[in-house]
Amino acid sequence: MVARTHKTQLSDPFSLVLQPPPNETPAERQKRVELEQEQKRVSDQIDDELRKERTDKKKRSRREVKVLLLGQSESGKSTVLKNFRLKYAPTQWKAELRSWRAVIQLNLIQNVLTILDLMQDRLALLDSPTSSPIDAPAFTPSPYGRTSMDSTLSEITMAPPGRSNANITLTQKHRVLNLRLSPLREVGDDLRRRLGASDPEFTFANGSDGAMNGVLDDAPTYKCSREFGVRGWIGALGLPLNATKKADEPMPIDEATEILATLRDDIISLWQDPDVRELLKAERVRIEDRPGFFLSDTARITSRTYIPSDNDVVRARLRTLGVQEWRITLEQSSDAYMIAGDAFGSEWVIYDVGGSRSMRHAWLPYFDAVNAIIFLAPISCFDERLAEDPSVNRLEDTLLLWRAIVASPLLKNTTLIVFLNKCDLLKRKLQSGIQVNKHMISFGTRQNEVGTVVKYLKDKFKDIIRADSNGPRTTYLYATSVTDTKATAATLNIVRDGIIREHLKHAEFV
Ligand SMILES: Nc1nc2c(ncn2[C@@H]2O[C@H](COP(=O)(O)OP(=O)(O)OP(=O)(O)O)[C@@H](O)[C@H]2O)c(=O)[nH]1
Ligand SMILES: [Mg+2]
Repeated sequence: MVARTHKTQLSDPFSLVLQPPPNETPAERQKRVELEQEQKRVSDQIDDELRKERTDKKKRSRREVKVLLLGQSESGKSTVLKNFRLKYAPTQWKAELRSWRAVIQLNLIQNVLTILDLMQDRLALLDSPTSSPIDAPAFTPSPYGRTSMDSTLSEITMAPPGRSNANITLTQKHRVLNLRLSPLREVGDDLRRRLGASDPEFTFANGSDGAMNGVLDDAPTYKCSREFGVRGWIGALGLPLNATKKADEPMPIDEATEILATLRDDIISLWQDPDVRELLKAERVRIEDRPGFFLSDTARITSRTYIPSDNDVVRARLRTLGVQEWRITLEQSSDAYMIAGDAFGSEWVIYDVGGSRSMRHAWLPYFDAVNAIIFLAPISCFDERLAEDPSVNRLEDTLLLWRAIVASPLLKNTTLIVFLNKCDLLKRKLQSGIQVNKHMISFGTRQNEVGTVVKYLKDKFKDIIRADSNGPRTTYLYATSVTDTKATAATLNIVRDGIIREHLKHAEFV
């Protein structure tokens, strides 16, 4: 038996390597043994550290509350994340405010370029000797939109586009403004490059490159200024380097800041021009309802000493690409729940995802790793089309997404929270006379007012839960306008407590 073992050991090439050298002297032996002991000590120490790290990670993971933000593009996911950071990690938030200057400047420039593009088209039309009424683009319903419909969703209709031919008076003044503001195109490109926003993946299947959502159902044109997105805010905003500066320390006056300061009066004059307003109205472009609208703040933002405020950053638009993981330690320890000596609820991991269709495949791996999903449903978009596929109504897309989430077996134990978002925009739209039942026939003769619309849509979301959920579940629905930071802070408190309570229930702590 012994002989066999010995033979096996000798025939094992690995054992052979480990054999002491032949003719080893006692001194050599002692040195070798000491060396081996030292190596074993180091190896044991590494094993201990790895074990401790694994235990710490497991412990930390048990303490962490993980939340996934879902919803179509421009639904307000990143804005919820910003609100969360503003409320629960204010020191870090304040330190980062200044880093948003370039994003907000670019938002403002894009507002201007949207107008310039429309103005140039009109001017070209006036210059053309054969100018005639403009044909509306052909309207082809998408197979995705139509075949996916069921009785709940089938009554969202899309009006075919048609351009208004209102008589707009564009004069020499507009040509001059167009010329004077043209350097902003280059400044915009520079800022995009600086933010690392030129991502080749950022092209939709229909060939558009980062077009904005928010094209109205009956808008005559799909033309919008290009949107921009970045893989991670951290890199784009130059963090953490920028965050080491004092919040009120003056910022360097770079080229974009200087050019914007020089063009301040021209931008204001463009936005206040009555003919420009008429043109926007005729083209049915509600620029003031679009993400990243800053034209009303031009005087402040074009100042050479401009530093973004909380509200500016919350309203800034920076499209998310892929999945971004945010680890947030709540600053107030009173926000944590003490459980078995652990401060539960003070560490949050929030996954902020890109919402456009081409990015949704990246959501799935996070489904079984989170405690809760906050689903953003932008309910003001009942009369808008999807940028990725202009034949699909945005509200219809949102309801289809919600149904897929509710029906997913991977999510059957996940707490679902719905934010019926952009209620402020909904209110403005309804007040401007837009009729919901023109776009959603099933709304019928109900009152065209925000409370009624919110209730109607809440019921639609609940109907889908009843019809498609894998068993009964608690779902929380809130009407929100997440650019209102005060109201959102209150909602987030309720949501935070709800998520923790549900989590504890699942963990059988209560
Ligand atoms: N008026 C208004 N604007 C909102 C509201 N919620 C979000 N926004 C704005 O809408 C724009 C889009 O919001 P985001 O949070 O960037 O949207 P998102 O869902 O992260 O979009 P993706 O990153 O493309 O998936 C931003 O400019 C926000 O300021 C709201 O309730 N009211
Ligand atoms: Mg986002």
